[in-house]
Amino acid sequence: MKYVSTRGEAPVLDFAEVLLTGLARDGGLYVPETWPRLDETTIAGFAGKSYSDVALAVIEPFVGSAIAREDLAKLISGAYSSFGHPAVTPLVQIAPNRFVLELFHGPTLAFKDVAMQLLGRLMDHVLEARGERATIVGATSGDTGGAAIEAFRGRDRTDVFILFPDGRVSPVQRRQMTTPKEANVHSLAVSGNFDDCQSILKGMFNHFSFRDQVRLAGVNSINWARIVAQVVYYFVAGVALGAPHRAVSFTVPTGNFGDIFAGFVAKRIGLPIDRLVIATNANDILARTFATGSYAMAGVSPTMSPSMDIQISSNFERLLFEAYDRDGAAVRRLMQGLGQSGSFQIGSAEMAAMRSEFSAGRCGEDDTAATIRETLAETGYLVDPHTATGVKVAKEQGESAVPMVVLGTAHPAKFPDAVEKACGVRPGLPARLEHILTDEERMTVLPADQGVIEDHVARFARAVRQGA
Ligand SMILES: Cc1ncc(COP(=O)(O)O)c(C=O)c1O
Ligand SMILES: N[C@@H](CCOP(=O)(O)O)C(=O)O
Repeated sequence: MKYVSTRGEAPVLDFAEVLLTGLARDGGLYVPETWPRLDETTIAGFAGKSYSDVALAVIEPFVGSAIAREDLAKLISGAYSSFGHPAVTPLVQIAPNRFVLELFHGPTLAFKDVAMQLLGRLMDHVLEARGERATIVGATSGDTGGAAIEAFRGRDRTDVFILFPDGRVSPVQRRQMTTPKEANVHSLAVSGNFDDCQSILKGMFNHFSFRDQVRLAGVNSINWARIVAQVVYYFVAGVALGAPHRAVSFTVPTGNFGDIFAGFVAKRIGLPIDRLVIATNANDILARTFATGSYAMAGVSPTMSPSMDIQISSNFERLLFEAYDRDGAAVRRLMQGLGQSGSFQIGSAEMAAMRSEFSAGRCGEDDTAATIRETLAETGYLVDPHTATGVKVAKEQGESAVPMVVLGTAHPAKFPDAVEKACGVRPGLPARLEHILTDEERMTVLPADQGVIEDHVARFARAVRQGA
């Protein structure tokens, strides 16, 4: 399997290279050169299989010959053995024909673990085979950082630096990043918002001498391996609800567009998905884009679902690439417009193509709190504020014969203050995580300045090539 950049000007790479590359050298994101296809018999055969077996069947076509099948199988089963539920991602019914897919049974209680636990093992495997070391830098609005640190802590071939917006993540999210003691973990509190962190990260990838000097690798969903690991649970849920003989819809709490893009990939490769519904919080750039056809930045406000406080929704570029019939030059022009004026206009044919598969809705702060409260009162089920945005937007889609699955992206215990304020119930952390509430924290506060952050990374990263 080969991968091409959404901006059409970067080298074509295989899976192992894409895994270690992160952002393409033309600033674009890697996507498969062609979409593999899982036929109906294969998908029907997933019924009753373990999560790891389904994962192997879904992921293998994207890996191709880059990793031997037996090795891939071992890495996958190792990744999912750390989950706290035997089904890995169980489905819970909350209303007739409406379900929550619980993606938060991994070590850090957010959906990021599903991909990150595999990514850590894949990277280690490839680096070991090559005798190399890498410096991972990630940007987080709250959950990616903790999941990445958990997946890479103590690993010998990687140092991990996580940029998070100082004061804009929940205390539990922050402590998951700042309490690990391993020497290869570096939590950097940046004076800015998530978009600042993400654009500094992209700037580091576009600064080639620095990138090569530290052997920079990425763990955000700009890394294709993150997306492909997230495709699996769409199949698991779809098959549990009757696919391939019956279509299923999904509503996805959305920020960086990685999770819902994984749903799009699941559909491309054969899962019968009816609608993919984007749920935003008050930072509703994607809902506005679907309403108007114009992607226009308008400032980010802090919300009780901080992980979705995002304006520059990186993976939307991957969808634009598909909507524009894989025309890298067209995507380059749109992204230049975004850089220059903070907005771009999507063509009407392309917008129509996207609207034929996606819907979008917004859930503001009051609605998020009301949804947490009402869902608990009506069903006895406690949702976190991110999942609540999905529950509300899914409800707005109305009754349908097609089952609707809301992705449950985080455990409510990651946001105890917001949940308690909304419904009076304070969710507690599982006993295995309680220690983070009292462990000593370790972080470095840095300004939102690419040069300062690069200097810090170069000083502490073990992969630095002297004189490079
Ligand atoms: C709990 C939670 N829900 C939803 C999202 C949004 O997911 P995505 O960025 O893949 O759209 C995130 C962050 O990514 C998150 O951490
Ligand atoms: N919500 C995310 C933001 C980064 O998203 P990613 O999927 O690109 O890593 C977070 O929790 O950090």
